[in-house]
Amino acid sequence: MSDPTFTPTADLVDEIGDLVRSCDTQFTQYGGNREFVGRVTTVKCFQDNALLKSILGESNPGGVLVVDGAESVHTALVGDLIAELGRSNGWVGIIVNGAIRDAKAIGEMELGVKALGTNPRKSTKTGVGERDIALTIGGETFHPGDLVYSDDDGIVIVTESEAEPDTAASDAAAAES
Ligand SMILES: O=C([O-])CC(=O)C(=O)O
Repeated sequence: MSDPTFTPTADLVDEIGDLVRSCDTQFTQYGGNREFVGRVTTVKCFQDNALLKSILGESNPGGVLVVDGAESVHTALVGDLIAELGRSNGWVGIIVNGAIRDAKAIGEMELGVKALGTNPRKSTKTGVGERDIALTIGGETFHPGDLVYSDDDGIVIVTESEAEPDTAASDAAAAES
């Protein structure tokens, strides 16, 4: 698979139109890279970050980890060590539906990081959680393997089989007639 090229999310909305899948959650930008595109891996975990740490320990060039922390900002799911682990394994972004810490250091990293907020309190490390599942965040569903485009305006999700929605829709209409 060729590397996807970053496209501004507003341009994607203009191209895709009403079918666009734009996440409504108002994330804050924390990473040193404010614009990124990559392929989604998912993990769901509540105030426990051992599973997400083990995932970011896997080599995944161009990967974006979408973490559903159930909107809890009581503990940080990602800090500078975990973020650096991901960056060094080729991940280009981490989107956290929860909190991070070490925001200053993360802001200096060549990595995209979005989260709801910050909390210096640590998460537990039992490994409880689920990976590679569909996650619905901000009214849109992130599936493993989707492409996500992220910038200052928001996050747009594209499933590659949907890449030409107009053609697919007209093929379906033709088949029905
Ligand atoms: O270990 C943690 O819970 C998070 C952290 O501080 C780091 O990644 O640096």
